[in-house]
Amino acid sequence: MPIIQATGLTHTFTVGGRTVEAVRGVDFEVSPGEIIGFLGPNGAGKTTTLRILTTMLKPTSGRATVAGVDVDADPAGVRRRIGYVAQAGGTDGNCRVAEELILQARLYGIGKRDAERRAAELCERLDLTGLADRPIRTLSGGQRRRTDIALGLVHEPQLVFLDEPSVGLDPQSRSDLWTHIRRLRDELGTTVFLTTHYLDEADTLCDRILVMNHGRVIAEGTPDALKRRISGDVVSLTLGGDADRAKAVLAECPGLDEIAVSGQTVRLTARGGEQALVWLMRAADQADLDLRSVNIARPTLDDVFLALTGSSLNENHS
Ligand SMILES: Nc1ncnc2c1ncn2[C@@H]1O[C@H](COP(=O)(O)OP(=O)(O)OP(=O)(O)O)[C@@H](O)[C@H]1O
Repeated sequence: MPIIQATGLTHTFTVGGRTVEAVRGVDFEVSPGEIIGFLGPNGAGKTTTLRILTTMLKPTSGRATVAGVDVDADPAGVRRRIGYVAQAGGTDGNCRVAEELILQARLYGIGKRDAERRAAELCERLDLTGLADRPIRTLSGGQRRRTDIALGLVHEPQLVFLDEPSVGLDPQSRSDLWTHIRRLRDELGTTVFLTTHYLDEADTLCDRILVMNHGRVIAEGTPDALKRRISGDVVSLTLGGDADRAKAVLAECPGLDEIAVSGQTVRLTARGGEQALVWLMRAADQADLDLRSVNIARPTLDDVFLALTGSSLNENHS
C-alpha cells in the first residue's frame, strides 16, 4: 500500500479578488521506504502540495492519504504519523540540543524516561552525541540541520517531510546530511519526501523524483530513467583509423538516434547506451576498426529539466 497517495489534488488561493491556481490536479503515489525528491521551479506549487500533505492547508478538491490516513478527514491522525522539518527550523536557539529533543518528545505525550532514551538515540543516530549539551544557537549550519531532523523524528514517524534540507550548507555538510538521510531509510525504513532546488541532491540522494511545473506533476521516475527518457545517452568512440568509415559502419547498428564525427571521435546518441554499446563493439570488431576508447555519458538532470520546463532549474532559482 502506498504511504502517500494524492488523487486529483487542487488548491486555489483567492487574494484580493484574484485567484491563483497553485495546484491544478496532482496525482502520485509514494511507496514505503522511498526517498522522494520533489523538484520544480519557483511558484510550481511544491510548497502548496507539501502543505496539503502535512495538513497545514486543505485541498480545494481531490484527495490525499498520508500514512493510510485521509488528510481532510483526520489531520491530527496524519500529524501523529509524520515528521515535518521546515526550512528555517522553529527551534529556540537558547535551548540545549538534548533538552529540546526531550521537550519535543514530551509534547507528543511520551513519558519522561522514554523521552530521554529517545533523545539519546536520536543524538547517536544523527551524530549529535558530543553536542547534546550545547545551546542550539552555537551549532554550525550542518549540526543545526541534523538537530532539526532529529526533532522531526522524536515520535518515530514512518514518513518525514523535509523542506529544502541542505539549503545554505557547505558541500561537506551536505554530503554528510545525505548519508544520515539514507541511513534513516536503510536502518529504520523511514520514507523521506523532500523538496529541493539542487539537482545534484535529487540525483544522488533520491530514489525517485517528481517534477512539478505550473501546478502539475509533469514527470516522475528514477533519476536515471528520467535522464534516459528525455535525451538518451551519449556514446563517444575514439578511433585510430578513418573516422568517416567508422561512422558509416557504426550507423548500421540498431537503437541509435544521431551520429556525428568530430576529429577522431564518433559521437552517437542512443536511447539505451549500454545496449547500443554491445552492437557498436560487435560492429567495430567485424569491420576491424581501430577502437581506442569508449565513453558513455548520461545527460544531467538539468538537461532533463530544461527539456521538460523550457528553463534550467538553476537559472530559475532565486
Ligand atoms: N498564501 C498564498 N496566497 C496566494 N497565493 C499563493 C499563496 N501561497 C502560494 N501562492 C501562489 O501559488 C503558486 C505556487 O506557490 P508555491 O509556494 O506552492 O510554489 P513552490 O513550487 O513551492 O515555489 P518555491 O520553489 O518558490 O518555493 C505561486 O504562484 C504562489 O505565488
